[in-house]
Amino acid sequence: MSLSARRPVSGVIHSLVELVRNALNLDPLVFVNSGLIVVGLITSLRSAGNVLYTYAEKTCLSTVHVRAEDPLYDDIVRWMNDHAFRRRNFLSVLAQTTNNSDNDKALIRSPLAQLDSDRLISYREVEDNSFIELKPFQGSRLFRFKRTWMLFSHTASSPESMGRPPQLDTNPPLKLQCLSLSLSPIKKFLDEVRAYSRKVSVSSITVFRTRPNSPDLVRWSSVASRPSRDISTVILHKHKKQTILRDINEYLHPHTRQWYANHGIPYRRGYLFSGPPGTGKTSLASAIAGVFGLDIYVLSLLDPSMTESQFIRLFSEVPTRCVVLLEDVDAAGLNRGDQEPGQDSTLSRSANTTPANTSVSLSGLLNAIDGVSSHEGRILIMTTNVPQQLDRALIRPGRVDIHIRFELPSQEELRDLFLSIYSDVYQNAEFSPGERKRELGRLNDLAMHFAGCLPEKRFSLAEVQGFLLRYKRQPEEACDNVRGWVEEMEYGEVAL
Ligand SMILES: Nc1ncnc2c1ncn2[C@@H]1O[C@H](COP(=O)(O)OP(=O)(O)OP(=O)(O)O)[C@@H](O)[C@H]1O
Repeated sequence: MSLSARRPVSGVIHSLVELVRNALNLDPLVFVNSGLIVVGLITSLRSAGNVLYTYAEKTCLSTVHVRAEDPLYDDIVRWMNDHAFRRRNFLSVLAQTTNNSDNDKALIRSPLAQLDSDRLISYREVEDNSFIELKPFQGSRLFRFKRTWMLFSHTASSPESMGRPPQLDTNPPLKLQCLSLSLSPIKKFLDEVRAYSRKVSVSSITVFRTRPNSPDLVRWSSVASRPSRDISTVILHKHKKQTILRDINEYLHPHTRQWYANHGIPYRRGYLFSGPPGTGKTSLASAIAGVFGLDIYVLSLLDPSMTESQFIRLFSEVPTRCVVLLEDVDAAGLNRGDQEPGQDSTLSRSANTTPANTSVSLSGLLNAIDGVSSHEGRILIMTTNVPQQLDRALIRPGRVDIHIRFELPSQEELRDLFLSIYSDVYQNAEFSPGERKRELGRLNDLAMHFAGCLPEKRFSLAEVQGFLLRYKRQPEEACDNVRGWVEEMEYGEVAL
C-alpha cells in the first residue's frame, strides 16, 4: 500500500478513537488491554487445565482404550447413544439413514397396500420408509455410571481430519476414563455394555466381513445385524439337521471344552457343507448361528485385497465363540498345481504355491485353521460345490469333523419348500382353528400336486424358490404354471 493511501486510513482510526473517547469518556485502549488480559487468562487457564489433566491421567485416572475393530467398540457406541447421549444436544453429529420396519407396517395398513397388479405404485408418493438418526460421533462426554463419574472420549485420529466428516472406515480408538486407581469401575461398565448389547440383539445375528481399512490393512467389520433365520425354514434331511445341531450343541458346552483341555486336544470343530449351488449351504450356516446365538465371520480366499499373513491374522482375531464361514473353498483351486484332486498335499510340492486367483497358499490356509494362533472354541464351516477337488489335508478329521452333503431336492423337499413359502396362507391370524385346518389340508394337496409336476433331483431349491416368488400369494397359479416353467428351464423356452 502507498504512503498516501495509508494516511487517510490512520486518520479514520484516529477520528474513531476520538469519537469513542468523547462519547464514553473512556480511553478505548482500556478495552483493548482488558480484552488482551482476558484472552491471556483463558489461554493460561486452558494450559494449566491441560497440565493438571495430564498429571491426573498419569497419577489417578484409570484409562481404557478400545480399538475400532473390536466388537466392544460398537457395543459402547450403542450404549452411549441409548443412555448417556440421550438428553444432550450435540452440535456435531453423524447423520445416518436407518430403515424403519414400523413404517413398512404402517404402509401395509394404508390404502396403497392393496396389491393390485394393474396399479403400479411410485414410492416417491409414499412416505419414505427410512428415517434419519442423528448420532453423536466425536467428542467427549462426562457421565455417571453406578456412582462413578466416567469420561468417554472419541476424537478424530489426526489434526488433518478435524473439521472434516468422520471417516467411518478409519474410526480412531475410543477412550474411557474414571477417577480411580483401579480399573474395576470401567470393567463393570464394560460388562454392563456387553450385557445390554446381548439383550438388544438377542434374536439377531451380526455378520462380519473383511474390509480394507487402508491399502495394506484388512480388518473385520460388521456389515449387517439381522434377524436370524429360523432353522425350520432350512429344508434338509431331518437326520442330517439333527446330527449337526447335536454335534455343535455338545461341542459348545463348557464341559466339552474342559474335556478337550484335559485330553490335550485342540478345542476346535470344523464342518464341510458340500453340494450344488443354491441347495442351502449358506442358509444352514446362518440358521446355525441363530440357533446358538453366535455371530458369523465370513472369509473368502478370493478376496483380492487379502494377503496370506492378513488371512492368518484375521483368522486368529475372531472371538472365542463364533461361526467362521469360509465360502467356496474349492474356487481358489488350492490343490491344483502338480497334484491330482483329492491327493494329500503332504506328498505334493504345490502346498506352498499359490494359484493365480488367491494370495493364500494351501499351507497358509492349513496354518490359519489349526496353527497356534488359531482361535479355540470357534466353529469353522467351509462350503464347496465340488468336494472331490479339495485337498485331503484340508478335509482330514480335526479340520473337517462332519461332512454334510446337500443334494438337489427330492419330491418331499419340494413339497416342504412349497409349504414353507405359503405358510402365511394358512397361518392367517383371522382364521378359526377349523378354517386353519381346512386351509392346511388344501395347501398340502396343492404342494403334492406341485411337487409331482417337477422332476426329482433336477433343479436346486434356489431355482424352485425363484419360480415360486413369482406367485407369492397365489399357490394355485404356481401349480398351474409349474409345468411351463419346467419346459422353460429344460429347453430354454421363455414362457410368458
Ligand atoms: N435347503 C434349503 N432350504 C431353504 N431354502 C433354501 C435351501 N436351498 C436354497 N434355498 C434358498 O435359495 C437361496 C440360496 O440358498 P443358499 O445361499 O443357502 O445356497 P448355497 O448352497 O449356499 O449356494 P452357493 O453354493 O451358490 O453359495 C436362499 O434364498 C435360500 O432361501
